[in-house]
Amino acid sequence: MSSGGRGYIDEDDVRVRARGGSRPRTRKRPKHENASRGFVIAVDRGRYRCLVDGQPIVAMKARELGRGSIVVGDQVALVGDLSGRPDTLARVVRVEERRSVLRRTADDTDPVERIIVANADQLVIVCALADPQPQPRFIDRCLVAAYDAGLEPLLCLTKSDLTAPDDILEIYSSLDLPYVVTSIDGDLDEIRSYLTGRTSVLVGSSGVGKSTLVNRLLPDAERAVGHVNPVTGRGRHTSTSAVALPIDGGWIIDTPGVRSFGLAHVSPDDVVAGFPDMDEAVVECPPGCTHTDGTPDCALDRWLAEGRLDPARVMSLRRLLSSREGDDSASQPA
Ligand SMILES: Nc1nc2c(ncn2[C@@H]2O[C@H](COP(=O)(O)OP(=O)(O)OP(=O)(O)O)[C@@H](O)[C@H]2O)c(=O)[nH]1
Ligand SMILES: [Zn+2]
Repeated sequence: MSSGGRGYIDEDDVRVRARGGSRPRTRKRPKHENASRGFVIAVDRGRYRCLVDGQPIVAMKARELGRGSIVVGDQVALVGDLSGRPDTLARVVRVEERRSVLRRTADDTDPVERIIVANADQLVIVCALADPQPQPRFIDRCLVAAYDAGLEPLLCLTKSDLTAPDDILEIYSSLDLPYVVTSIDGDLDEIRSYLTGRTSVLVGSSGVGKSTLVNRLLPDAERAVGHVNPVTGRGRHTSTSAVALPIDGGWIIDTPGVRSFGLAHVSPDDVVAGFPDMDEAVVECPPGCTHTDGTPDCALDRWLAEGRLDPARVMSLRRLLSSREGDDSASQPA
């Protein structure tokens, strides 16, 4: 991560693909040259918990930031009371340019497209091998979200003491997907090596063993056990925001409220971006081709027939493409 040198950018530039609309620009904003740098580790009801020089402080958003979002993983500039004493509040005056954004589309439960986490490197898709049964559809949707966000996916298969991973690995064999297998008391060296030095977002359906995993990796974090809000220190109630926990020079970002991804914002070509071996084929597709099964004149079919593509790869791509469609909640058991 770079520090110093690079100037901060305006809030208007923060949204990586800003959608339409124009905002009135009046005068140049104050520069806040002496602002301190912070890293956002938790967000709760308009309060941002940030680390500044390793010390936690709580901040609010400066009015000049307008409606732009600040999310866990953001690098921010802070002014005001940085003492971190109880009942003090600093102000976030700038959000640094984001390296990546993990977002989800508006859906039934939330009418607004949201950025969930900024600046992550890796999406750890936690999936139980049994109890609950693995859900390839959920994994597929997470993969699409990861490819779209530019995060490297890591499949984490838990509860291998109950069932062997072979069947589920077979489904993903053509994707070269990195994976780790964990069990209730097996060692965690392998997953730890994937987490070291990187910012990893963990996602998983309820009951797959995500909390168990995080608590074993970070025994001091006491995640979920006390249900204490990391920002306010009070009970967690309905708060479902993400929180970043330090691990081996990196961060684990747990996302208790994110059980699935609305993917309507992801285009077919965003998904194809995860399949560089198809790049050349799809440029021969008609404009607006969805590349799914049965699409007229999709070049993937021609390339397949000519033996120029791996059928298993095309099948996987098409499965991921169709996972974007349909009811998001279907990927999540009640
Ligand atoms: N057999 C077995 N059980 C496990 C393993 N990991 C977790 N469990 C059990 O699975 C259940 C669910 O684990 P949690 O860690 O609470 O799952 P979670 O994904 O955090 O679920 P939520 O709390 O709903 O988000 C608990 O009873 C755990 O003891 C495992 O590797 N093997
Ligand atoms: Zn096509």
